[in-house]
Amino acid sequence: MRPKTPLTGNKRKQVEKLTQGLRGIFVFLFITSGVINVLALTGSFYMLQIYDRALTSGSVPTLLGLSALAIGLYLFQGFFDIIRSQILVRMGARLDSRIAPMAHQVAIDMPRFGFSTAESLERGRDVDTVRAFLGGQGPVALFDLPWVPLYLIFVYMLHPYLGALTFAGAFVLSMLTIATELMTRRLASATHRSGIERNAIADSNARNADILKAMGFAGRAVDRFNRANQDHLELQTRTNDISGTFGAISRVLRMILQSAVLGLGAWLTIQGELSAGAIIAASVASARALAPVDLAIGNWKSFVAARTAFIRLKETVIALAGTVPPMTLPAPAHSLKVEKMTVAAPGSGRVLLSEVSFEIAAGQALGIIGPSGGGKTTLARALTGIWPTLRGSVRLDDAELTQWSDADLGQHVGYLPQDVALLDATIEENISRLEPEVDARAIVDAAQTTGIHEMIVRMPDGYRTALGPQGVSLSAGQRQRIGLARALYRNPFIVVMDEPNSNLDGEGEMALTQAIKAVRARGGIAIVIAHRPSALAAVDTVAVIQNGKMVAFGPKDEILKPSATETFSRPAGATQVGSRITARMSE
Ligand SMILES: Nc1ncnc2c1ncn2[C@@H]1O[C@H](COP(=O)(O)OP(=O)(O)OP(=O)(O)O)[C@@H](O)[C@H]1O
Repeated sequence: MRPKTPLTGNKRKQVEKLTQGLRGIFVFLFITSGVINVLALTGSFYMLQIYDRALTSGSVPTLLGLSALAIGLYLFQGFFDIIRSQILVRMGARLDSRIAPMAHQVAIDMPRFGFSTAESLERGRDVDTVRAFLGGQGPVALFDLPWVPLYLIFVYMLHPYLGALTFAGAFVLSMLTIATELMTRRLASATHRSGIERNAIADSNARNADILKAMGFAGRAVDRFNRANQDHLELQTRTNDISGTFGAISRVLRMILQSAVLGLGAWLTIQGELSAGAIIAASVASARALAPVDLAIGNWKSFVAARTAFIRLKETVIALAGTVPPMTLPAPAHSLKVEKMTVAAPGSGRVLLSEVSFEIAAGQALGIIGPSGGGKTTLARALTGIWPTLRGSVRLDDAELTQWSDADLGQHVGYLPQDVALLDATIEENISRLEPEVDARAIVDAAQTTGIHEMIVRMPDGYRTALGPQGVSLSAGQRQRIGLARALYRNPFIVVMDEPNSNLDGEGEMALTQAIKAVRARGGIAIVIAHRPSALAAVDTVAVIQNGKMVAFGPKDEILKPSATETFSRPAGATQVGSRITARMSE
């Protein structure tokens, strides 16, 4: 997913949107951290002055003056510390509010490009990881790190030996940080992958709860989940072991170093090279110099997680961002043309449909038939723009689908998928496709066309009845008819229905036929994928899709008439399908 070409145009803008305005905040935080670090030298200076001035002179006013000054400076430091932590928390929230909708949009798109649901949902978690890191102690360490040299110089000025010792300590601790990074990097990404695999199993088990219960293999499904969970835990334990061990080593080293600074200071004092105040001052300053390094090691895991999450978000946005935003075109009203269209499976790239060409005019309805796995749903996905074409084109009134933005094209397309899924929302929101300004007339029209208006108004809250886990559960046939109403909402130009009658009773099938006739009568195009002939009552044209190819296309009567197989237009190499189709359709 890493982009191989330089970023241009819209993609660059999309990525820039992620970090827009953050540079200014970073500079401000860097400067604030500088002020905090300079003020943090107060302790060392205070010690130096107390031991070397107040104690030696025995002056109480000097002691009181120095103490008052130190308290004032400490308060200042606290004030800047509060500002810095508040900025970091707000920066996390701001980044979240900017990237969360973008990440969610990308997550919606990901399954179309061959990613699993668990992987798509992971993008939402990535946003949480980045925000949690920015709200924690990790960034404080990162902003303090560049100021470590300030303390090193201070200690060096007290005595070069002490400076060298503190520098050596900071160096060893930094090496430990780098070693932690190198040793956990690969493990961290393996842990992340195993987490996704485990969540994918959990997701699939939850979706198949009925089957697991009815056929009694819930236990085996739990075992499968547990195996994936064990693998994940093992990797997590290894990562935690490494960062925990290095964290402990660094803490011990820091304690040793602090004692070593005191010891060396004492030795230098005995040699007459250092004052007693300088020992304490050096000890306080060296501790402060090493604190950010220690904190950085402690927070390394969350830093790596946040960085990886942010890179992943950035790469997904780059990979899935559209190119130039298209201009708004007039609503299509005349034709649907498919020209030498080849469609490949997203992800694997396997060609599922090749060289399909046909044309349908406004007012026509096309029935698509053919054996299972032949490529009918693939054709529906390409006609609605869900899957991109590999070669060739799909045109509405001569403009390729790619010339419409998703939102614009969506207004002209109605789609009823094979597995109808409704949103966890009200019936009204489902039919109106979450439109903020609800058009009650259009919703009722769509419901009446599919013959479900009466059924809906008899529900507890009518059109405002909530569907989903906490709401009303519908039967498969009811779901299919609400899905059909959603596809017909606001009379889109092209309505694609994938096996729309698979769960319908006789009355539902009659409503479907009426709906197809209504689409034709208003100058729209209806496309119906069907296994049962009853769904084709209102179509005038039929295409046969078999083994990823369109093997027949023509008027319904001719295609479905066994004796007329030679008369319909067929691409070169087409087989005689008429008799076999008629036999299958009438089964
Ligand atoms: N997301 C996908 N990724 C890869 N291959 C896919 C995907 N979806 C479908 N296929 C493959 O594409 C081929 C055509 O599938 P498609 O769903 O278009 O058939 P269909 O004619 O609609 O079948 P059915 O009548 O059973 O619904 C099948 O071989 C299937 O395995």
